Amino acid sequence: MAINGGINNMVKKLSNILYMQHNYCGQSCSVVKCWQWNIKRFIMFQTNKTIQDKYAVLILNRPISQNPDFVKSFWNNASVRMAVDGGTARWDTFLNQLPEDVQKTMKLPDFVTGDFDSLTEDVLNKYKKKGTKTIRTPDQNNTDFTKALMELNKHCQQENLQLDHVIAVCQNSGRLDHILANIQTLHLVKVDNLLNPNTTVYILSDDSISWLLSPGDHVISVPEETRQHRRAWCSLVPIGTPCESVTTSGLKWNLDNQELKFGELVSTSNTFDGSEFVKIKCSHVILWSMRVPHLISE
Ligand SMILES: Cc1ncc(C[n+]2csc(CCOP(=O)(O)OP(=O)(O)O)c2C)c(N)n1
Ligand SMILES: O=c1ccn([C@@H]2O[C@H](COP(=O)(O)O)[C@@H](O)[C@H]2O)c(=O)[nH]1
Repeated sequence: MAINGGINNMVKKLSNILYMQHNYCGQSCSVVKCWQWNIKRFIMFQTNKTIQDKYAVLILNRPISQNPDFVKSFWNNASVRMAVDGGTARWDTFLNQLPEDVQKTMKLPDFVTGDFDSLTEDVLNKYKKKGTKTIRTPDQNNTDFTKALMELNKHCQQENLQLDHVIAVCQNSGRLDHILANIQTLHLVKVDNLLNPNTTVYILSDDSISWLLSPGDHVISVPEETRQHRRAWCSLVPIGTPCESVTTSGLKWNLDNQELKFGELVSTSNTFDGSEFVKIKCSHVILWSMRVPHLISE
């Protein structure tokens, strides 16, 4: 126990050092291959808090289920706002159910992209007239989500804008092929360098957030709100390739140099042990997901 405590304190100190060096999450460290993750750097539990990290929000084509107060500040504080094809109508529906005075405070989407097979001319023209830039992406070998990230990358390069995070608001509901294609997009971002390598793409679905962990060491801050939540959960899923070795701390069901592989072991419905950080060492890419309490009405 004493040895574990000592190691934990050492890792905590090291984490803090790396954190101070980079001062934002998701940055890979050139000295030690260690990533720091802190979703509180872009997800506000209190809407009056200011966020310093630069992020883009993409609205994909699923109903927007998060708390309107959260969505309002999350959207308005973003550096880039995009609606992806049918996501534009989802955004429009979300806006229309807000009180009129609140609607007026909401910033316009900067871009609407997509092949426009899921969007009516009416909604498209409505945003065009208001000043949103519309970009048609007809290629049928990539999803509208992937193509939206390509357009976002062009924009960032033109504007010399370095984003820390890109958050795709969608729902892991409905068509399974869409859900899997969205995870394929997360892989493509890494494999095909769709964005600057220091920008991480997250999928926000209801009150869960998911992103890919690259091979290496990861220190994930567990927000106080998550730790205190009676039904907090997290998961480590080897989507794409088995992960030959995973070692963790900070979880209820920790892994010790174990393989994660479909048909063998996949860590779903895991949860936290109350520690401030979850530490993960993985040999191959894994999809990490966790609950973010208070984003939807419970
Ligand atoms: C091997 C292969 N399978 C399937 C497709 C078809 N395909 C892949 S991505 C894509 C575009 C999907 O667009 P998106 O807006 O993301 O989804 P939608 O709701 O329009 O189906 C299509 C048609 C393909 N091009 N190649
Ligand atoms: O059920 C769905 C449908 C769509 N998505 C995501 O939204 C974009 C745009 O979808 P369109 O159907 O073209 O409007 C799509 O690329 C998917 O990423 C989804 O997640 N689930």
